[in-house]
Amino acid sequence: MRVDLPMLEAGTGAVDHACGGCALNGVSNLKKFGLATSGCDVVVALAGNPNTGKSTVFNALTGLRQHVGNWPGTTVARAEGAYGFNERSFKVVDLPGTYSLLAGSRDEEVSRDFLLFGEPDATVVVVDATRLERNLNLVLQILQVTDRVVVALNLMDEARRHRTEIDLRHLTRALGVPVVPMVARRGEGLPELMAAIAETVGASPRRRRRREQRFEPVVSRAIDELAGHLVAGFPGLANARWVALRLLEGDPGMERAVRNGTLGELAQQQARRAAS
Ligand SMILES: Nc1nc2c(ncn2[C@@H]2O[C@H](COP(=O)(O)OP(=O)(O)OP(=O)(O)O)[C@@H](O)[C@H]2O)c(=O)[nH]1
Ligand SMILES: [Mg+2]
Repeated sequence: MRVDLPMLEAGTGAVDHACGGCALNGVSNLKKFGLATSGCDVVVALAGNPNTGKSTVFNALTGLRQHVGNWPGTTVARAEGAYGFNERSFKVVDLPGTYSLLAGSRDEEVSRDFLLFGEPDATVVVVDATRLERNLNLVLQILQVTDRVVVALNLMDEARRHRTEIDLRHLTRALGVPVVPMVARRGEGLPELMAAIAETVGASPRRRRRREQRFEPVVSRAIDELAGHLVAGFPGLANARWVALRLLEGDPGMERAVRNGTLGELAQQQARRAAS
């Protein structure tokens, strides 16, 4: 498969220079994830349900500029790559497919940890346009932990073939983030995806909207109380309310992360990053 990336060919995408760290994303925060961030301005995570075309989008974005390895301490494969757009360099991480952030498998845990605590500058959620309803579950969960999201509505050729009509304007408005229709296998929608990512990274926080789940006051108070303990125990922890809710639900993966020190380690790195 060949996908044209005019901005690379035009030489505007300086992805190989050593900047000594990302301007937007603290390098220290990503060390835990074994991510080499030298020479990049922006870190983009590619998430999505299994088999939605994440790797196809990744290949289309990065072409041959990619590297395949494992997530530290695991046998879970990880692909990272880079591309240039508007004179900035973007590092892309292809995450394992996941149905939810309530990690069940090791693959899901890796994706969850990166999205929650790696704090990428932007997260692209690749969704299958023919299974929109099912795929939106993950989109809504991710919108609870970050507001810098772009939805890549992939497999639009299949949706058209099935005569599935999607009201893009309505979907975009309902989610409050850009939705880019794509046929990643043919490179359709790729320039629009790159532009949406760049715009999302550059948008002021006021233009972005994080979706907080609403709860009964008694539940909300319990979440706040536990979140307070978490922040006291793990200063610097991002998404403490989200973590608290998972613990209240008895999420075994999150309990493991607290017990085995993973959460503490991640919080320490986040605190160091905030102080630098
Ligand atoms: N028709 C069609 N097929 C696509 C499109 N994008 C990807 N595919 C196909 O969908 C299949 C899955 O694509 P992948 O890119 O491997 O999906 P993935 O999300 O990385 O899958 P996992 O990593 O296993 O979760 C492959 O056979 C792709 O060729 C598209 O836009 N249209
Ligand atoms: Mg893949």
